[in-house]
Amino acid sequence: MLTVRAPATSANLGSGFDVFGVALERPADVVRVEKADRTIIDVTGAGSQFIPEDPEKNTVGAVAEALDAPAHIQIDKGIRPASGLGSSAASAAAAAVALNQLYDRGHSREELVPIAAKGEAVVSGDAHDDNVAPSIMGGFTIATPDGVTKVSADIPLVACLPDIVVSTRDAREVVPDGARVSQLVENVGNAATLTTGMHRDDPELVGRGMEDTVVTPARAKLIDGYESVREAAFDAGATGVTISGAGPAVIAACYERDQRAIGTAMLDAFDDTGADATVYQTRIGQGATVY
Ligand SMILES: Nc1ncnc2c1ncn2[C@@H]1O[C@H](COP(=O)(O)OP(=O)(O)O)[C@@H](O)[C@H]1O
Ligand SMILES: N[C@@H](CCOP(=O)(O)O)C(=O)O
Repeated sequence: MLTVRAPATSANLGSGFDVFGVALERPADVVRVEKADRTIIDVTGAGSQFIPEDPEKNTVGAVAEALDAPAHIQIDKGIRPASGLGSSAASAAAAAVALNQLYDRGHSREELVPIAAKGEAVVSGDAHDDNVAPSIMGGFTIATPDGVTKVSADIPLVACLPDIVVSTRDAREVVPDGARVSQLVENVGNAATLTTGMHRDDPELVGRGMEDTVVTPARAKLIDGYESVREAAFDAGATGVTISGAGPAVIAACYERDQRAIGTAMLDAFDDTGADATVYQTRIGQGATVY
């Protein structure tokens, strides 16, 4: 039996749609694997009642298939599904790392990224790498078709997850087909600012670079109270606020001293819309860990 813990992630960070992602110190999924004649999946933990155990429908099934590594796979969910915190990706990332080692396949962490992304294709229709890359490799990652670039950044973050469900598949439907050149120019500037901030461990630059006028406004409509939560987080000291992944979680970059106040402000703002929420005071963390 081999055990792997893979962290939640926050993708996009505003200006880096389908490219940027960060590993979060917490929460995380824990996956245990042992060899078997065919793949059998058991799911327990947060939101497990909404997660299929059929290998054709669970993200880890596609990973086992891609690695030709049939196994009994036990998933203990620490990350609720349809959260915007890379729940489906964390299981896939953990399974990729675990099965690669169990079957001695010899893939590097970077090579495991497109393999784990096959799981994402099962649930969201697209094999986007921006969640599995940081969940496997840790830090801040830039995932492109040419590979993954990683920066071991240290930035405090607050993630606030309301008790509503937004599926990534649905949230991808509202992504606009195109953007104006002025928006492209703005996003290039923001993405470059954010990347520089990651290299310098600078929450101001990271926060400034999280602005986006292309995808985020279209998706904000799916999250009741998004604008007031964002404003409350800024008022409490956040340096940048955006939708985490496809939502409904909202992510704020900040200084450590402001984390608690930002968390409380975001909770209160969701509460005003009638939604309960969970706050994670977290920071950029490491990738999947083998026990
Ligand atoms: N191992 C898994 N963990 C979480 N969700 C899974 C898993 N396998 C399949 N799913 C399905 O994926 C969907 C959640 O994925 P997604 O919408 O991308 O949310 P998230 O942003 O939390 O990853 C749900 O429909 C869930 O049933
Ligand atoms: N780039 C993807 C990221 C989805 O992240 P998730 O945590 O919501 O699965 C997107 O924005 O669609």
